[in-house]
Amino acid sequence: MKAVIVCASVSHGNTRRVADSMAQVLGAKVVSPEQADLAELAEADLVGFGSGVFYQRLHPRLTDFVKALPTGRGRAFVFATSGLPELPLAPFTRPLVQLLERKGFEVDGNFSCRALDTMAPFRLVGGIQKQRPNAGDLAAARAFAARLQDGREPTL
Ligand SMILES: Cc1cc2nc3c(=O)[nH]c(=O)nc-3n(C[C@H](O)[C@H](O)[C@H](O)COP(=O)(O)O)c2cc1C
Repeated sequence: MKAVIVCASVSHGNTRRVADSMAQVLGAKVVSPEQADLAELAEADLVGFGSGVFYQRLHPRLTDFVKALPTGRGRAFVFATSGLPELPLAPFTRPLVQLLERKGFEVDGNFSCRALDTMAPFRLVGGIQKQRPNAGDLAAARAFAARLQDGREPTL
């Protein structure tokens, strides 16, 4: 299976660590939105899209990239890291999932975990979620990727 992961990780590299863990399992290449090759994405069996959460949204470098994608088809997943937990009924990943579906992707799962957050005022105390993503988060990311590889329905 050919997989590509498009990841915008601008703050602490938190989301990149999650992407790299998933990539180990999927044998995927991890690229930034600016590095992504549209032909390579079109040929891939599975494309992942992930970033940190900023002011309740995924990073605009990622969402603007997806908005500019041509309509097509393919299998995708979305992932995020954030300082604060998301509401179960309003996951941070949902708007991007919906956008990808409007673009013709079949979105097979979404993943999120907590990660170091130094947004003000948390910066004053060195941030929150200081040790995350931790080994358990990265193991969960690998397990999520393994389920995607198996074709089961992963949502974490
Ligand atoms: C300016 C700023 C705004 C942020 N906004 C949010 C937010 O609205 N909700 C949240 O849970 N985390 C928020 N965070 C924390 C980031 O989502 C978290 O640090 C994330 O792991 C960053 O990912 P990255 O290191 O891959 O860029 C914010 C962080 C910064 C610096």
